[in-house]
Amino acid sequence: MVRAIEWRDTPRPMIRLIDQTLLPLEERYLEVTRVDDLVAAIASLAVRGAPALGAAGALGVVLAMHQGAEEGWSDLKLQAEIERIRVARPTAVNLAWGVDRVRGAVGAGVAAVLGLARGLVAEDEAANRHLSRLGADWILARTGREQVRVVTHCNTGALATTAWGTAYGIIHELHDRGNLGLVYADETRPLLQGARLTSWELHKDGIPHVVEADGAAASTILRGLVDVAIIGADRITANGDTANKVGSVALALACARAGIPFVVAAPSSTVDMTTKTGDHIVIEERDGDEVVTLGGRRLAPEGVRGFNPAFDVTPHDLIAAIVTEKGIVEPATAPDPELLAAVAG
Ligand SMILES: CSC[C@H]1O[C@H](OP(=O)(O)O)[C@H](O)[C@@H]1O
Repeated sequence: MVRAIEWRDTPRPMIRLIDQTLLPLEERYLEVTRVDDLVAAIASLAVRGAPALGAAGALGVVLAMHQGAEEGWSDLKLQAEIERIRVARPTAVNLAWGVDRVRGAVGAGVAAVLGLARGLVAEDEAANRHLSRLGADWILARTGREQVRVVTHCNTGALATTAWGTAYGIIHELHDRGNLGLVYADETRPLLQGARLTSWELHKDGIPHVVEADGAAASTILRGLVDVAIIGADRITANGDTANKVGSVALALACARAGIPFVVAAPSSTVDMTTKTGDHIVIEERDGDEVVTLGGRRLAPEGVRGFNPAFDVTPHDLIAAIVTEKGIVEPATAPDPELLAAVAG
């Protein structure tokens, strides 16, 4: 299985990550030894996906400690460099969560911090596999289908996590059980995580799928071609409002109209109980050129700007189930301002 991000001690202390901006045409690994390069890799989405960003945050603290020791940084400088990693992207809570999980051990030395970071990575993989089993059970019971047809958005597989995946992990579990009919993978404009990354993973895993234009997703749902929508998450607030890749709320609205379940899958590290509702989630706005260019070629006339929110928020009342490794809550049927406390980290 591909690993989006991992720590290596040899030939020198580094974060090794696959450059996801080049997939699927090229499988190139970056060997990151400097904070500047890690921040650039996060900002460019060379490494991306909420749980993978959690690992990047934790391993980034180890990286900063190594660089600081080499360059003689003061404690103040080290903390400032760690903060640069922590704020490299605003919407996925996992990046800050990963940094915060380990930075308190900085005074105990780099080995202690690395041990915590490696523990976080192992936790995430175990969480993904467990939530995948829980999610598959829930979907089979709710749909009553032997061969479940799924629509999914963006990429939530091994590339977006430390291994296995979240929404993708449920799809993989359904496939392994012989209960997967077909996956409709949204291309996910503008950076095409679905067409480039999810299809690459599904193909490698031998999972039957088609890639559809984002604009087809609503009619695919309304025409009864799918039984469930399963997506990941970047931040889930205390009441169940969920930020995820832009285009997600369109699927939720179509599922509500079609009367099929809209399911969010995420490790408990994606639950942010300090944010009460989705109104308070910072939505990353990326460079408009990502929308008005394609493959380096300009689409819209010169001077026409792109509007490029990278995420949207699905209100909790459109979500049939939020699946984490700690259990499942059903926001649409059990609204509660502290609903997620039961399955939070
Ligand atoms: C396993 S959750 C992945 C989550 O992150 C993606 O965003 P990005 O590709 O910009 O990092 C997308 O929202 C996915 O659902």
